[in-house]
Amino acid sequence: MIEEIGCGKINLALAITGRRDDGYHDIDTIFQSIGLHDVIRLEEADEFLLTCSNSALACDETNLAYKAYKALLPYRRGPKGVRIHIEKNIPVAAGLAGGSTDCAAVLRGLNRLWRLGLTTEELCRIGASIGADVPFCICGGTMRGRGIGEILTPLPPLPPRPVLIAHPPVPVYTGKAYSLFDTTPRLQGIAVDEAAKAVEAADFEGLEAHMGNTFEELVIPDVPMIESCRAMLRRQGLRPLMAGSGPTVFALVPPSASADDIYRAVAAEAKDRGIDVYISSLVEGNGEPYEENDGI
Ligand SMILES: C[C@@](CO)(OP(=O)(O)O)[C@H](O)COP(=O)(O)OP(=O)(O)OC[C@H]1O[C@@H](n2ccc(N)nc2=O)[C@H](O)[C@@H]1O
Ligand SMILES: Nc1ncnc2c1ncn2[C@@H]1O[C@H](COP(=O)(O)OP(=O)(O)O)[C@@H](O)[C@H]1O
Repeated sequence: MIEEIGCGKINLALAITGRRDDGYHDIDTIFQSIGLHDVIRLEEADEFLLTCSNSALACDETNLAYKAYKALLPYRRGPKGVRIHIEKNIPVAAGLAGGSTDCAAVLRGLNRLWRLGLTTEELCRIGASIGADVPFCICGGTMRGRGIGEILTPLPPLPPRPVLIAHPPVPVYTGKAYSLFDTTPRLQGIAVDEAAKAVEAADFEGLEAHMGNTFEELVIPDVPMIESCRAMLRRQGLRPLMAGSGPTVFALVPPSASADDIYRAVAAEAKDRGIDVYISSLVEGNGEPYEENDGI
């Protein structure tokens, strides 16, 4: 049996830069792995079986872990049975790449289990055909993503700063969120270059000054719960930003503040509103998560 860790991600900056002829959108983003992670266990078996600790998640052909398995079948010469179990900690459809990271973990894991010898570049090419965020999730860490998110340039790892995460119980559909871009004129620019320079200098103040996400302008007006989450984080002196297409909101916690105290204050406020709150951390690559805890 082997185990893979699938870390979630946030986008420290995200600009949608245009619509492509294939209906997808070009983006310029800074992906960052976080310690909040799923655990994926893989072992040889007589036939294929996919299970998940979250019974609300379908374990059929729509599951991104299943799609990863299917995509690697042509590379496998021996028996094709395998048992895959997903221990789900990352909230689903949250903007934290929970599905993409499971997909990436299965690609990495089967490559190991079946000794396929595929390179990271080959895994990323296969992953990109399943989902735009999958190549980043294969690599992890801190990376600039262009194209549909699959053209990756590594950035130096940031120190493991705590990150507060608030996930409101409202659905946001990524495809629909992107399509709002096509019908919304005059969107604000996002300073991804400046944010990337701040990351290179490990300058958290500069980074926070330039963090931004085009999706905030597109999605938040129709989803008041996201604005409530942002207000909750602002009341703690934090600078909130939406993760990906939402609805999750995150904020970096400065060293001058106690991450535990802030977590407790936000969790108390969130308790009766169905909002899950997590304290996690920025992590390097797909290495050992620095810290994580359960939502309330
Ligand atoms: C918005 C982002 C930002 O990191 O993250 P999430 O909010 O999903 O976490 C990603 O671009 C999401 O990537 P991912 O979730 O892998 O997207 P996919 O499954 O490939 O695509 C879902 C749908 O989103 C749209 N899509 C996706 C990526 C992209 N660059 N342009 C698009 O227009 C397409 O309509 C597609 O059908
Ligand atoms: N293993 C999986 N984990 C989470 N979601 C999955 C998985 N497989 C398929 N999905 C589907 O993928 C969609 C996006 O989920 P997810 O990757 O968690 O969110 P996001 O793309 O917003 O970061 C959801 O509609 C979910 O049902």
